[in-house]
Amino acid sequence: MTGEQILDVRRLSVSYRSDGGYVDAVRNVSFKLGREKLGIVGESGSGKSTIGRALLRLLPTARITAESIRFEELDLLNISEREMLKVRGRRMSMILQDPKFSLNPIRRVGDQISEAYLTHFKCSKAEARAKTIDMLQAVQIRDPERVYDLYPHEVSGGMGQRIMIAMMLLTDPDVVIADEPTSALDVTVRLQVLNILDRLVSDRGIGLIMISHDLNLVRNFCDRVLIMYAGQVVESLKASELSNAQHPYTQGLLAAQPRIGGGRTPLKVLDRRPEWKEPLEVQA
Ligand SMILES: Nc1ncnc2c1ncn2[C@@H]1O[C@H](COP(=O)(O)OP(=O)(O)OP(=O)(O)O)[C@@H](O)[C@H]1O
Repeated sequence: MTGEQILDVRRLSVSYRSDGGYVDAVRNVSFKLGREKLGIVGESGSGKSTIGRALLRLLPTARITAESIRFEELDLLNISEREMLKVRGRRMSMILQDPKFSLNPIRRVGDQISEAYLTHFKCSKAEARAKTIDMLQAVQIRDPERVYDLYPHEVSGGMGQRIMIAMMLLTDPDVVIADEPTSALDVTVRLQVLNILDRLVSDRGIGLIMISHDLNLVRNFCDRVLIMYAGQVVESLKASELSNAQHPYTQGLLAAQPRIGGGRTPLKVLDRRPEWKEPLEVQA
């Protein structure tokens, strides 16, 4: 972990209710987060998003257990829903893959951001509007006054994602959980959004959790990486040390990455093994 510690998750497990009882989606996951970029990588269904939602207690029907989930002075496991409301969307925020699902289609985007600000802070509508314009500028939206008055269907995917980031920034959070924030974007727009997120960490000292199935993206963007397999963190290491990964699943993922100029050798296919469910003890 780099920098001051903001979050310390110990032995988090999450089970979803199913017909015959509960199904484990996350098992005994532990990690710490400083003012840094932490990637969580794994295949679909490995439990990545469940971790993000569990931290924000957005899973009312799931069973969440942990030794502790320390977020600065709080233990998120034990605080009341009322206290959680002050954390969720204010001190800890989430950005999702597709901003269109998070925005109301029949309201102007600027009004939605201002309203989010007014929910958290007592101020006049004019002040909320001014703050919204500032934030749109902070995420490099040119002509924020014009964008303020657009409806969600009038903005592109990349601009929509920046609007979501602007909405989140209004409350100056300490932790941001970004769940596949760029997977719906084309390559150039993806880089712009990643740059904005990168600056949030370096300029504002945010702790960023980047959930992704894209090992290459996380490897190039994050400081540290948790590799998830079947609900567990099987390996945790610095992004720069991924090529020295010890766990066979991580090694398999690395070997299965396509390479430009890699010739005509067929891509390796991951051949799953039961022993992969054994996590390594080594933690970055
Ligand atoms: N609300 C739910 N009710 C029941 N099971 C769920 C629910 N949400 C997720 N699951 C199950 O929990 C497991 C973990 O899902 P999760 O969405 O956390 O995985 P993920 O790694 O984020 O996958 P993806 O990359 O596809 O989003 C999966 O088996 C999924 O089917």
